[in-house]
Amino acid sequence: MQLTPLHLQGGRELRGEIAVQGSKNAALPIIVASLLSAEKITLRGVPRLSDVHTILELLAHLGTQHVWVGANDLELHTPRILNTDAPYALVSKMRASFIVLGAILARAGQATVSMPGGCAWGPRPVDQHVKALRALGAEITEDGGNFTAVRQSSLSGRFIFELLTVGGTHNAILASVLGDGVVTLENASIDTDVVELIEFLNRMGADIQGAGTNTLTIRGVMALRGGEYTVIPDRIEAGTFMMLAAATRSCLTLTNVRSDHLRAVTGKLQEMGVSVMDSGQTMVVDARERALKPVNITTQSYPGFPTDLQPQMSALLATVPGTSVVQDPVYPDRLTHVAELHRMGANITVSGYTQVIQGGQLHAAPVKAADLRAGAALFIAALTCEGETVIDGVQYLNRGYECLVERLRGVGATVAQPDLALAMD
Ligand SMILES: CC(=O)N[C@H]1[C@@H](OP(=O)(O)OP(=O)(O)OC[C@H]2O[C@@H](n3ccc(=O)[nH]c3=O)[C@H](O)[C@@H]2O)O[C@H](CO)[C@@H](O)[C@@H]1O
Ligand SMILES: C=C(OP(=O)(O)O)C(=O)O
Repeated sequence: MQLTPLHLQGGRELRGEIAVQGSKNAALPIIVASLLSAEKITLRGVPRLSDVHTILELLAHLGTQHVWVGANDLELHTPRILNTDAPYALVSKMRASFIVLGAILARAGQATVSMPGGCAWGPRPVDQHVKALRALGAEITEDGGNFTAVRQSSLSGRFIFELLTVGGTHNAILASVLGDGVVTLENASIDTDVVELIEFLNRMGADIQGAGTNTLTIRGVMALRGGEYTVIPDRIEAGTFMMLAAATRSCLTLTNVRSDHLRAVTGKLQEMGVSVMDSGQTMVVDARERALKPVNITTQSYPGFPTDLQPQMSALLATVPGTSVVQDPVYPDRLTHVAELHRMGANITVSGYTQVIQGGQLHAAPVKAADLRAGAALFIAALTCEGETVIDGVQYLNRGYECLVERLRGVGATVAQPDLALAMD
């Protein structure tokens, strides 16, 4: 859905409190995992985002009934799988939907899922997803842009991921939970969103050992039960607002955070001279009247500095005098924010996945987000400078930030009201 642009007037201090939403990237795989149970599942703290709406649309096609029972509480029920295909029109909206492959395969014995497309910033392969499922016994064929997976019996065996992949680990776990096989995944992701998926599945009766380590052992069970689960706070959203506080030289209090999930981010902000005080679930980020120092960052898998905060960090560093170097080897092409920040006067030179940033004062300009976190970088940049910045591409922001306009206004930002209404039921 095309949404009207955001109009932001920056250059003033922000203050107050922001409650961080439930994690988008933890909620999505858990919603997909609900396909594995025939019983009712209640999820609490689910952010009302367009990505959530998209995955619910896909699950409705597969046979899931859902109902929002509170602002952020979602009931899911899949008494039986009605379709075993995930068509292109639904999968192409969001790459994360590719993990339905493992879930449908586990519950129905076969699945056909459209190949996910690339992203605005470049290719995002799924070779590890496919290799893992094949190594565990699934037959996978590729035809006409679709992957079809079939299993004759329960998945079993051992797979060593060639690289750390969050989605690949999700897919392999989802495919292995039901049945009577034993699966070992080596070099599995230790990302918070993998740990959460495992905690959720174990709560529903799965038997998965090793969460938070690189070796996972999954012993198949015959069925999963229903139940309730609360989604963890969104560390990427929290990190975005931490960078907003720093870039606008403001003090913001963030509630509903897991500060233990944000150590790499907190460490870098402190290295820059930002004060970060945390009491576990609340963080106070204070950059008032501080001369911030440039820093160098390199993205890594969790617990390293997240790629999902790289564009926002680049926007912040574009306001800090001196030379900073930002490298994103996780997604080397994740650079769509750079040309837009150039419009705002940022001095950023790109070579491969390296940005060399000479910080200074930015100025207002019309800009366009081409993906979610590039959009976040742009609203951070916009709120640092005098005058009106108009950000187009607001539909990307809607993928990851719930009620953004209201929440920015709540801390004193001047943001014109765009049409952010989502057709959510
Ligand atoms: C919905 C969701 O949770 N998305 C997150 C998830 O994406 P996603 O799960 O897609 O990212 P991965 O962890 O799989 O990707 C990590 C790296 O592995 C590569 N790779 C991945 C799979 C594969 O089969 N082959 C391969 O080469 C990717 O190109 C990338 O360079 O983790 C990313 C890395 O933290 C985040 O940026 C995304 O926000
Ligand atoms: C890149 C992201 O999501 P996705 O993997 O769904 O594109 C993100 O959340 O920053």
